[in-house]
Amino acid sequence: METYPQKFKYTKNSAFLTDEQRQFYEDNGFIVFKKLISDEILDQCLQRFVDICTKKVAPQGNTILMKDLELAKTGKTAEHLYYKINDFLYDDVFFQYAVYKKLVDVVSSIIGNNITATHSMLINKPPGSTCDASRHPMHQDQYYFPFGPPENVVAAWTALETINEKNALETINEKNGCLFVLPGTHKGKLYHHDYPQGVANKAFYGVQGFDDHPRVNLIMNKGDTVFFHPVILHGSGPNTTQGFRRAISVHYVDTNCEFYDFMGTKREEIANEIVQMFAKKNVILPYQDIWKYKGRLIRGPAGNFQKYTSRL
Ligand SMILES: O=C(O)CCC(=O)C(=O)O
Ligand SMILES: [Fe+2]
Repeated sequence: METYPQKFKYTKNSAFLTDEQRQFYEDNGFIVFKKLISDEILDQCLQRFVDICTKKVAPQGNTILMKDLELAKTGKTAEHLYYKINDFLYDDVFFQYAVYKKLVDVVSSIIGNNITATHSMLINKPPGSTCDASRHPMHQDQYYFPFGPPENVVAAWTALETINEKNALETINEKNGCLFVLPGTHKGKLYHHDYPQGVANKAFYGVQGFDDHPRVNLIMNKGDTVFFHPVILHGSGPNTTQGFRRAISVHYVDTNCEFYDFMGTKREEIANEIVQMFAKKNVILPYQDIWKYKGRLIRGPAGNFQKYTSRL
């Protein structure tokens, strides 16, 4: 009997993707939707970030605020100092982004209808930092994730309001540190990740090489959203402007995913580093459980994450 190759390997259904969009994601490992998220939600998230940075409000849940060490040396404070807030899924304001219907609909066409959000961050690139502190070295998200398979995982990344030195609205572009992707690399393997020379930011591991591989810079306006596969090689350049570059991102996984043990593998080092980061916040858990603890149920039954995601 003749066998036919499976047409779709990286997406689950066509409910919220046209055939063309589905094929694009299958071939390239990413897809951009223009203006997917309402300004209202994005404005609230950005304000929340600023209010947390200025200590005007305390975030809900176990968020982690990350300081740019280079900017700290120059006496910067608040949103001029912090480059990231991680793990905001239990904060009601940020959570609105993670459950935004149009966004989760697209996610459901890529990974299916049992959805847990596990990794979340608002990434700020304040002006005035060094190239090494403000770029995000090229990497594969799956390298960090102790769950899979990768086709059951997807990232959503949305451009927030970005302003230039004249305080005018600006796209996220090559000058202020846009995201770049290497199309098609989601079909490849996981590559070795290491700390690139000069990079001090915690857990900013990178992959070297691929200089000859086509690279797409994602120029985005406020609300534009890219969905990408966790094996695709991607990163972001430094912000060389006097404005801010700001984005919000959540990674989703099929609630019934498998969990992998990194102990005894090359990824043990990164696992230990993240376990220690959480231990400093008094969250003492094995690596796999950290991802469950960070997670929050979005659609469908609680499944593998239940022990932690039912804590509300
Ligand atoms: O926004 C950035 O600079 C990098 C984001 C990223 O790597 C991600 O969302 O996985
Ligand atoms: Fe990433």
